[in-house]
Amino acid sequence: MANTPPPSTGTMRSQVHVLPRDRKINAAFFRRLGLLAGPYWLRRGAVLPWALFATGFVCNAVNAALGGFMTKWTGDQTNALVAKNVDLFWPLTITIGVAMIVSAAISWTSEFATDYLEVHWRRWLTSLLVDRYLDHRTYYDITVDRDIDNPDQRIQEEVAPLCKALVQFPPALMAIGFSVSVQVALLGRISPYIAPAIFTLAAVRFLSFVYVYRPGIGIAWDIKIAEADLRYGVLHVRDHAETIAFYGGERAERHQIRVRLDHAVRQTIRHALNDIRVNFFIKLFQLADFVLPLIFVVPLFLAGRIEYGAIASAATATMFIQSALGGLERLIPTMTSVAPNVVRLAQIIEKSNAVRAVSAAVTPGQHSIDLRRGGDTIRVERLTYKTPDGERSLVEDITLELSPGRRMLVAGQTGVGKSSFLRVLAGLWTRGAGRVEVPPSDRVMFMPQKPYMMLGTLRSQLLYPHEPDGCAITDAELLAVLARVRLGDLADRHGGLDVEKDWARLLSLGEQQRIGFARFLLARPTHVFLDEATSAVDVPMEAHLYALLVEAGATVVSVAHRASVIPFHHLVLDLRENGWSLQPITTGDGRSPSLCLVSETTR
Ligand SMILES: Nc1ncnc2c1ncn2[C@@H]1O[C@H](COP(=O)(O)OP(=O)(O)OP(=O)(O)O)[C@@H](O)[C@H]1O
Repeated sequence: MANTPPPSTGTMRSQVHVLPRDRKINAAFFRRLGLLAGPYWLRRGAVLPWALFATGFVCNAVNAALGGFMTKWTGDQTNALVAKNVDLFWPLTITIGVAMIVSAAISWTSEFATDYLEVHWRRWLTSLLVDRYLDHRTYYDITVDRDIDNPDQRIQEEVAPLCKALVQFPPALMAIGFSVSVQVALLGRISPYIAPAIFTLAAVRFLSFVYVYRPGIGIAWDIKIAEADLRYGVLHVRDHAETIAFYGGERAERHQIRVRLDHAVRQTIRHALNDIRVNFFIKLFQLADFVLPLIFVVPLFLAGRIEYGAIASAATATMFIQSALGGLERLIPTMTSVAPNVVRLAQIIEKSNAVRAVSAAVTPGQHSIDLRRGGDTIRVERLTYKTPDGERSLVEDITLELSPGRRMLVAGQTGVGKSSFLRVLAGLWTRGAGRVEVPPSDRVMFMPQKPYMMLGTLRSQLLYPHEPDGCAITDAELLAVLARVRLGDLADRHGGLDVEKDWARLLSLGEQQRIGFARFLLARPTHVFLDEATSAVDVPMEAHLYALLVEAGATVVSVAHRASVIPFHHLVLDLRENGWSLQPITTGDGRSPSLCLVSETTR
């Protein structure tokens, strides 16, 4: 069965949920745009962005003026040609050539300023989002609440296209505004009717374009969601590579990725079809652009009211206007394709604001636990804790005290809430009631079942979460600590302390757990909270690691399943669905009591 793919339905349920109101370009959309753009442009010291913006502005204004002159010169040049006036024709031709070179140089300057602004903004916005993502443990709340999909993708992939589109928008609008006004003014000198006609046509063309393009906004969202789903499917294989390999689940995985890919391709095809409709429409209007000057200008020439060169001027002016309007129309698909980015990125800031607001406005007692940091004694008073969604109360009304140097084992059936008790002590879970007092976080270390292996060297693993730079701990001390957790040969085996490796994949879980204890020996916290931190080592090694905790005199709260760890503790907190008990451990008869035999005491 392991190799049998699930039946193909051709459709899929997305992991990404988008509210219909988030898909709309409405007031909320512009508020979110302000959330992303405002801090960059309106902060103090935003000199560089404004200087770059001003460069683009000046370049566009100069180029528009040059465009106006070129239109006039083209008319004069044509008249000179018709009149066989060589003295005027060649100087005008050279002037137009020089103007074209100057105009190209100004365009490059403007493009460079825009590109630089784009990179600068991208760096700034990405840093802001990373800060907000890490602020107040927003990343943790996002994982727990699962209300924001693929935050990594949003931060890494979606900022750059957004900045690109937004920095292009004002210069393009300016260029359009300058160019169209200059050219329309010139056309007005040829015929008073042509300018209103062009404006009317431009307005009709723009509004019709927006109407025709409208489905593009929804399609842009569908593409974004389909791509996020595809990425999730591929990442899932990477994250569970070993398990999938054990199951031999390649066919099932290929199938789930294929379904996601097909869905993404279908959305891209919808986008392409919409583009065909839109392009057909653009071509239709380009025809009108071509015909319009002929209708207005040729009769005037035939009536002898304008010179032949005016026809060339009108054609050049129309070309400039058409190119400007084309630029505006190209902006609309660009802007709609990044509309989802605005919402998706702003959601990270909104989430961070919400987390901030909750932590600032917590009123302990009613719905949240009152967590205080300070002192050496762990105190828990009438603690009731719930899952983050608030749906389930796990354990109710716990009261206990753990003095410095005491070690408490947390036991109980699987799923009862043992790890969650540690989450509460860490302040990660806050739903519930009661009061908890723990030492300041710099004196506490958490040791999870699967230690976090950061990207970097063995040295940085050992010193985590502190930076290796400026750390006073010598190599000899690091090697001695490795020897104490029986990993004395690890540095030699992997080429020293400063070799970067993928430690999470390279080290067995038991080795990673021993790295966790090495971190403890180096950081020397006064309090340690362990969550099955020795589950992957054998019983003698476990005894050795616990002996290190005892020797260091640390205060310990430990979640464990094995009875062999009982002798290393003074107390057992036994959690049950309908209650809890706290019992001193007595091993006077030389035998360790079994966890499930820990008897209940009254509260
Ligand atoms: N993020 C979450 N949202 C909602 N419920 C959760 C979440 N995390 C855990 N739970 C639920 O909370 C309950 C307690 O989980 P916890 O991890 O504390 O159990 P445990 O006693 O440590 O179990 P085990 O011994 O199996 O590790 C479980 O029923 C679990 O499904």
